[in-house]
Amino acid sequence: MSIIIKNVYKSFENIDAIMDFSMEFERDKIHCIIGPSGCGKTTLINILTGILQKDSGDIEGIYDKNHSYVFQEDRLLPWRTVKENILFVLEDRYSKDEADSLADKYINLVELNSFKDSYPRELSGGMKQRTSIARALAYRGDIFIMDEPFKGLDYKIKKSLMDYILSSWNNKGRYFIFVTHDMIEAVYMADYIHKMQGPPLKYLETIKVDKEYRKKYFAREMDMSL
Ligand SMILES: Nc1ncnc2c1ncn2[C@@H]1O[C@H](COP(=O)(O)OP(=O)(O)OP(=O)(O)O)[C@@H](O)[C@H]1O
Repeated sequence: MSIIIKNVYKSFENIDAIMDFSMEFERDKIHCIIGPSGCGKTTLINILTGILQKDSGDIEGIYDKNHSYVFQEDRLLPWRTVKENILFVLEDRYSKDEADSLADKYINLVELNSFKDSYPRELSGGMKQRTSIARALAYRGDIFIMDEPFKGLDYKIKKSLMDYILSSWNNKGRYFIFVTHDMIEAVYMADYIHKMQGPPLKYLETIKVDKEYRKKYFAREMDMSL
């Protein structure tokens, strides 16, 4: 079963952000949407998650599902600690003990043990994003969505965050959609890279990323940087 977007339109006052747009997201795979700033990526994601209403078109396979998000900015509750921010999304889904041990598990995974009682203002940008990632992973939504989650972070932190996500994302029966404008992030993480342009959002091509593609891509990148 896939998520199927069919002939979707969305206009804002001054711009047609999405016009007659169709595509599919396969279950159990990491799909990356890549495209230049302003092409309509976030608008598409916001429609998928119900934050925005489409003007017309159909989307199949999302209405019975819940979502985990990681956004560009961390969106943590400033008056709650790291652990409390994570517990907040787990309270309705799990018993108190289960929520507590899940929160600890993911705090441990993103190596924030010694900061679990800290408030967001006491954390660096990378630590806040690690908290957001731990929260999204712990919630285990059917659809895991990340919209430019590594923007502004340095390479080392970015790589460690990508590794945390890849090692802890349990793909069985779930969807993963990842928006970026960075091809290196896309090749590192994705099974499929969907190249876009716009506005209005237009689909250019899909690249299937396997081990071989990844190896060749990074070898070429290395050559170019020498
Ligand atoms: N709420 C809004 N009101 C008016 N115009 C909007 C609104 N949201 C997005 N747009 C416009 O729609 C187009 C697509 O925006 P969108 O944020 O989806 O692009 P994006 O590809 O996600 O960009 P970025 O990579 O910079 O986040 C842009 O021209 C943007 O200015």
